[in-house]
Amino acid sequence: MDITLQKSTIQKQSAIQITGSKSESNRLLLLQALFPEIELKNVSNSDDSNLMTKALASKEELVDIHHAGTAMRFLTAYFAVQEGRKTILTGSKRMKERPIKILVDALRELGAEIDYVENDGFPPIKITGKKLSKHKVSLKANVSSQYISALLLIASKLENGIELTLDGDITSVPYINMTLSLLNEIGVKTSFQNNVIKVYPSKTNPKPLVVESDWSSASYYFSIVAISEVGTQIELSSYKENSLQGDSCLVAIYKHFGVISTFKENSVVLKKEATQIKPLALDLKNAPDIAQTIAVTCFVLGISCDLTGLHTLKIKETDRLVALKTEIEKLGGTIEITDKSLHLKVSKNIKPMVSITTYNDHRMAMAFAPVALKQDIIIEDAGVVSKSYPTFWEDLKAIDFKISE
Ligand SMILES: O=C(O)C1=C[C@@H](OP(=O)(O)O)[C@@H](O)[C@H](O)C1
Ligand SMILES: C=C(OP(=O)(O)O)C(=O)O
Repeated sequence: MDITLQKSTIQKQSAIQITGSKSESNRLLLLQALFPEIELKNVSNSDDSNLMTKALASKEELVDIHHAGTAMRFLTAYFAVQEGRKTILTGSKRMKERPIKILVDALRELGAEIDYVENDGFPPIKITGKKLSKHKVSLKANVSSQYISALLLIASKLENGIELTLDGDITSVPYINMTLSLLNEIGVKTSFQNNVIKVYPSKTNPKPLVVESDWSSASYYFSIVAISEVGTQIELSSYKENSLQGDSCLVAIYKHFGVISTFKENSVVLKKEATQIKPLALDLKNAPDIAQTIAVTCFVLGISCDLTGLHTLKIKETDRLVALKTEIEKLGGTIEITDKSLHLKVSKNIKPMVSITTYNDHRMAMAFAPVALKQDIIIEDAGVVSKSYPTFWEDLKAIDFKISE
């Protein structure tokens, strides 16, 4: 379904409750399957987390996780240690193009039995669950941190834990730290020094855990406030100042656009203050999921930006670098991309009623929505947002975005 967002002015003061972090939820759901005593609150209602829950409970041989990348990677490791269980793990057409070889090689090295069903290096895969015989392995760390998190999550159940040596530049480090912190929360001991991560055999102490709301989802409100009039404020819950989610770096990044964040007991209030518009240069190696949001904020505000550290964007839900270039150019922007960076020039005008293609990528739909604060815009296949934030459009309507089908 395509939707039209008419040029809108939002409420001066509003509040939004955002669902739990998809990243924290998918880790904790897996840990809960390993340690059923764990109780969870504020679990994400995203498609990806629902798919994760369903897959973990499934007794079928065929498990389809559609577009859910973390679920694909985490479940590969999970099913590899389910002794005696045979699983064919598959996904959407795009999932079959998202590489998994680094993880499969590492698991095989540890003793797992995994075969490719169609193309070498890509889903679908056939997994025969086994007890893993080894605990030390090296793997490339510059392609996706999800491979590393997948191995760490199952390590808590391995007799000798795990010792991972990470080769090359480590990408998306905050996501690895999130995995380690959540393991620590349930009593699993870990260490991460230089390029070696260890998970030690530990006595666990599972307890009730509350998932913090999703910071990547919050990014769209940072963008909205940045583009709104001075004085506009939005309160987002449930958030805390010391987050496990790397995307909480939004607080520091959006100061550049005059968005001041104040933490309350269970929420964060974003307020737009007057600021001078300056070009932006950022390395997003640690926060790849907010690249689209930031690029669109800069485009709408007419600020030039150089975003680097974007090498992982090409293997996400779509090639996000190409998608951003195509859609920003449709709106009248000038943007250059390489395989790992994006360079946006200052733009003066935004073309009206442009139809934004979303390429099965929730973040394309949500990142472009704030354009409606300046110009009418169409978002194609708007339902894609359910991958991480199913109530996104209702929440925008609640703060006075004018949205019609
Ligand atoms: O572990 C996670 O929850 C995630 C890790 C990141 O992936 P990469 O490590 O592949 O960049 C991120 O982009 C993704 O949305 C979620
Ligand atoms: C890249 C993402 O998700 P995944 O890799 O889990 O599909 C995302 O949510 O932006």
